[in-house]
Amino acid sequence: MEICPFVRLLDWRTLKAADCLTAGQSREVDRFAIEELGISSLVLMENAARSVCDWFSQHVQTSSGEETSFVVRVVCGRGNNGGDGFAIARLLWTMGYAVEIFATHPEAELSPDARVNAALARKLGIPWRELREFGEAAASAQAEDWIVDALLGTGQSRPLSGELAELVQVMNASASRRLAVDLPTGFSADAGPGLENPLTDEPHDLAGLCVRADVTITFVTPKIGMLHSVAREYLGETFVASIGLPEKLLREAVSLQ
Ligand SMILES: NC(=O)C1=CN([C@@H]2O[C@H](COP(=O)(O)OP(=O)(O)OC[C@H]3O[C@@H](n4cnc5c(N)ncnc54)[C@H](O)[C@@H]3O)[C@@H](O)[C@H]2O)[C@H](O)CC1
Ligand SMILES: [K+]
Repeated sequence: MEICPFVRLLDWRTLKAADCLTAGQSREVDRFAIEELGISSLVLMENAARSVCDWFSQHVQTSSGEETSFVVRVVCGRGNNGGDGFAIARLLWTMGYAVEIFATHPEAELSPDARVNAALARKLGIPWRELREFGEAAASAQAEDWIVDALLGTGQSRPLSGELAELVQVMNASASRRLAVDLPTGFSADAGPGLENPLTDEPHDLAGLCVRADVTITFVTPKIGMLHSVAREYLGETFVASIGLPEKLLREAVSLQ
């Protein structure tokens, strides 16, 4: 097996709190990289997406220029996790994979970087389907198909409800394999899988609802919620991906060393 230089397998046996970031520290990493180092947020997003596609091309059957026998359905939320999803869809499509985009929000309601990547995907003519078609697509999917969960990442701070909760249930019921971008949707970076609102501790009838990923590719470092006793059931095989900056430097920036 070839090596993905920017992606490493997480070693659960040695994982400790000092290796992990909280959601707040993840935001600080972003801020430091953008404001102090001067790297553009779109470059960070592209690097994150490239790492995911790097993993994908080396672990999943490649197209070798021929039509692939499986479909990758990329489900994108409104924030930067969704932005990663649009970029991942573009890169996989460029590599020859059969890709379909599903988005929860119209372009005008996306975060600025997500909007750029959504517009690019549109201009390139990448297949883009209505969200209401996702249920049927996921239900009739084959085991070789993939769902890329780019709904929510480190920005999630409350239990899932409404349309998002339904989407997660549909994803989990699908025969497709599931790849979570940064974190499975419903998995709090700070509190773990589908817990009560970590901000208010209010119990919630959807507590426990979380994408059950086969693979999670998280950015920069593991997140503290991954230490939760049942986290691995939701994360699946877990990888840590670079966003193109030295991990040591980013750790120092959030005073973890
Ligand atoms: N340094 C890095 O690690 C990089 C991370 N990237 C990616 O960016 C996301 C974080 O993006 P952000 O826009 O801050 O948050 P989300 O996309 O997770 O959420 C956006 C949106 O969702 C709202 N929200 C929160 N909880 C819920 C909920 N339960 N239901 C509905 N909506 C919810 C929230 O208010 C926000 O408006 C990170 O995970 C990475 O994937 C960069 O691309 C690269 C660098
Ligand atoms: K996600």
